[in-house]
Amino acid sequence: MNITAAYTDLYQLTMAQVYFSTKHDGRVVFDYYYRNNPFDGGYSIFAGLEDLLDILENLKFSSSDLLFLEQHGFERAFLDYLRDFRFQGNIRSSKEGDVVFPTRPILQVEANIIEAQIIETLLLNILNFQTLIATKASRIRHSAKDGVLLDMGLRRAHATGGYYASRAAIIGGFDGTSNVKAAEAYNIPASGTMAHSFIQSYGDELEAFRDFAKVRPKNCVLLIDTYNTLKIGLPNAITVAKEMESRGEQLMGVRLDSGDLAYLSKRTRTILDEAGLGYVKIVASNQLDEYVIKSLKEQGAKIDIFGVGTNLVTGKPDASLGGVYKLSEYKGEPRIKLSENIIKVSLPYKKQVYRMIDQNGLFYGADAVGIYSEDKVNEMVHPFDSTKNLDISALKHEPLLESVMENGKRVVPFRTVSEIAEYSKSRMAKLPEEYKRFQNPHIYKIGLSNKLKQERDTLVRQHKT
Ligand SMILES: Nc1ncnc2c1ncn2[C@@H]1O[C@H](COP(=O)(O)OP(=O)(O)OP(=O)(O)O)[C@@H](O)[C@H]1O
Ligand SMILES: O=P(O)(O)OC[C@H]1O[C@H](OP(=O)(O)OP(=O)(O)O)[C@H](O)[C@@H]1O
Ligand SMILES: O=C(O)c1cccnc1
Repeated sequence: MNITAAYTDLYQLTMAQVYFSTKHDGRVVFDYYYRNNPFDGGYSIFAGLEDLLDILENLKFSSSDLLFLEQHGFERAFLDYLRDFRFQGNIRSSKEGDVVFPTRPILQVEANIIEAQIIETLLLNILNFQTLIATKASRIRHSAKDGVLLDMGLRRAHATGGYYASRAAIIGGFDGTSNVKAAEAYNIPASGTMAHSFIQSYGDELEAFRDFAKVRPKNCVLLIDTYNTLKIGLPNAITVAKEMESRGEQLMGVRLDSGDLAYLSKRTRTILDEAGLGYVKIVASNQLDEYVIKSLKEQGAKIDIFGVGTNLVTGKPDASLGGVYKLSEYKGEPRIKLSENIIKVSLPYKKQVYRMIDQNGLFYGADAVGIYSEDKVNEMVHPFDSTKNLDISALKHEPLLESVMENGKRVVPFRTVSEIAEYSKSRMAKLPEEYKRFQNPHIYKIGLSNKLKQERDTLVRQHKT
């Protein structure tokens, strides 16, 4: 997508002009994190980093952006600065596809304050949305077990969000998408069946199936619920499957899009098998989500492939991930944001996050946040409850934030969507089951080093007096 630097909120530019005019232009550190897991779940899947790095490397204001800003009262010298604007900062980040948890930095930006401020909205827009959708996809994957998952959501996505949703769905564990543009741009598998309109246009379902199978015999999936699934659609599909066999071809599948999907899939499987068509797959769609798929599995539904649209690409029912971007250092000095709500008090300093790994190589269930310059963190303390602490000296510490961009240029190789999806799968395999369940998942611990907690509390006291 063609994104320019004007893809931001006006207040970022207004603040940037003040920084520019008053030379209040020191180096800063901003943290990206979120406060609550979406869907009342126990984790999130971090997504969107590759898109963010690509966009930042090429970010510029266009001449029409500059003209628009001139008309909105921005002064000449600042507009001249914006004409040459490039993001030249550093980014340290978790790996895209990793399993992440609330309140700990997922990514840190270190840059001149003007640049860091201008990119805030863009960064949040990309990371919040893709992380939300990758997390939803991961939950759907958890329910579907080894079933094939196809994204069919573009028509229901929030405008151009569908483009990014299809990418994030693959990262979270989907196998393919109906979205042609996303499949082309991200080199992800494109797939699809047929719509009711195709059959309706013929009037005669059998004729419609025959034409489709003749012209598109490869990966042919016939939609069998337009008139009556078991009495009309399935017998017609079996007739066409037999005709395909006589031509040396194979029908790939039939799709169910209404009714009781457990009952219909079981009946369909039996009837197909009895007709000697055990290889024909059953695809199901119709407002699926992680809960419906879990229930279908529990009912013994015989579904090989699940097509999921609306609930996936809109991140239903959450609609948005509340990821934030908070200032933690200005010119090497720690900065904090206070709040009556303690969970909203920010963490000062440039930081590192360590994941605790147990003796089996699995996630122990705790991430510790320390000041970047600190030596090994031997004990992590609860951010707000001083009675709670954990000795982590014997556990393996995996540092999570790695340098991905320096002086505006990426310093890590490009990763394809399928590489990121593979990585995400390997990380999910290390997360114990109790964090994955939908109801009352186990709460993953986030702790601070003693030093970070002391520094934060000192700053809180300073600002309160
Ligand atoms: N056996 C089942 N167990 C649980 N949920 C199911 C089962 N079968 C279907 N569903 C889900 O129930 C909902 C059914 O919705 P609805 O009643 O609107 O569909 P329908 O009437 O069968 O189809 P349509 O309205 O598209 O013609 C969908 O979300 C579907 O995925
Ligand atoms: O249900 P979703 O998860 O969003 O999946 C995509 C849906 O989109 C298509 O039909 P559409 O909804 O356009 O029409 P229909 O409901 O009349 O089949 C398709 O047949 C699926 O049912
Ligand atoms: O290929 C399909 O079957 C499809 C694609 C988009 C939406 N509904 C169905």
